[in-house]
Amino acid sequence: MQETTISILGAGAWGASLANLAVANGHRVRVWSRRGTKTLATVLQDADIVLSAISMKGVREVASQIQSLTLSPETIFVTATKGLEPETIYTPSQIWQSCFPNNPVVVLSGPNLSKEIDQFLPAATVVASRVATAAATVQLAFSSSRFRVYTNPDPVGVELGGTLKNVIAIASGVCDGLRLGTNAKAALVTRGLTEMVRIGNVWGANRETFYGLSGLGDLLATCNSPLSRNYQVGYQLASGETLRQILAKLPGTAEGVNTCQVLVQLARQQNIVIPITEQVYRLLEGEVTPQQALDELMLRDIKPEYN
Ligand SMILES: NC(=O)C1=CN([C@@H]2O[C@H](COP(=O)(O)OP(=O)(O)OC[C@H]3O[C@@H](n4cnc5c(N)ncnc54)[C@H](O)[C@@H]3O)[C@@H](O)[C@H]2O)C=CC1
Ligand SMILES: O=C(CO)COP(=O)(O)O
Repeated sequence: MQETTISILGAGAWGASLANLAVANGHRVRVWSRRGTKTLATVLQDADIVLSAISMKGVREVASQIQSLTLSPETIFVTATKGLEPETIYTPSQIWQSCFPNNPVVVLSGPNLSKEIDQFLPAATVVASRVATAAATVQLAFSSSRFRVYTNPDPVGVELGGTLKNVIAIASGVCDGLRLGTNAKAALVTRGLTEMVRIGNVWGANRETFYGLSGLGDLLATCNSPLSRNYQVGYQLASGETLRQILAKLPGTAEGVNTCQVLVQLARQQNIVIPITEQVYRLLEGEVTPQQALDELMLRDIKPEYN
């Protein structure tokens, strides 16, 4: 495999896992963390690939800092963040592309719980870009016998799959925490996917993308695993803890909490029907109990499955 220089931004759980995958493939890997001693200029020098695994709240700030550096237009930006910017409703790839209009931007997203990847368990993911050659370069750089990487031409669809499922993962945690059973969980996840497709329409995402690894695949992983921080938020809410208590002890970032707020704001402006997300929002805001949220969902007006 051709040796590539890969700069990873963010040394949290996901940044560290992706750095390990790149090192294992024999690349030159440099990691930047806001708490580290290395400057962005040092870490990004001569990078072929700059991969961001920064939490949503830090993406704009770091992208703006990098704008003052001189980078080759061939440097590929890869974003692995799963969130939405509240002020602009931009996805992370839209932020990177707006800051670096002349560079290719690739989204990396899939059912990738970092703890499992750190245990060398096999996983698959998707790299998506409007620049097919850039996606192919990233595919080659990260593919291995334990990490199977597919390409996709719909970056925003791939990115939204990973972002929107976090809200449904919170709901799934509540479902399991309340011991509602397998039928309820199947209904929740399936109707959650319907909401994801509806929201994806706003961005012009390809519906089919949501039925792939980055949509349904990530939805299944996150809604069924106690390793998911978003699932944990829901599970612990069901046991009566407050959001503040849960977030205070949560290891790492649960992006679904902020994503949910952004989505409800968007849905109310644009009349998008997303009842599960709406109930997760009310639960996070302390406006309803888990049981009340369930009752509200079950007693909505009856309707056809598709419309
Ligand atoms: N952990 C996982 O299994 C996966 C996480 N992701 C996504 O990757 C992103 C990061 O997740 P984790 O690594 O798990 O979170 P984490 O909480 O472990 O790490 C977050 C990283 O972002 C950095 N950061 C936060 N705010 C910053 C700012 N203002 N400026 C600079 N850096 C800042 C932190 O210093 C840290 O390095 C999230 O969007 C998450 O949804 C995606 C796939 C898998
Ligand atoms: O996105 C993830 C797995 O694909 C990680 O999920 P959590 O952020 O909920 O831990």
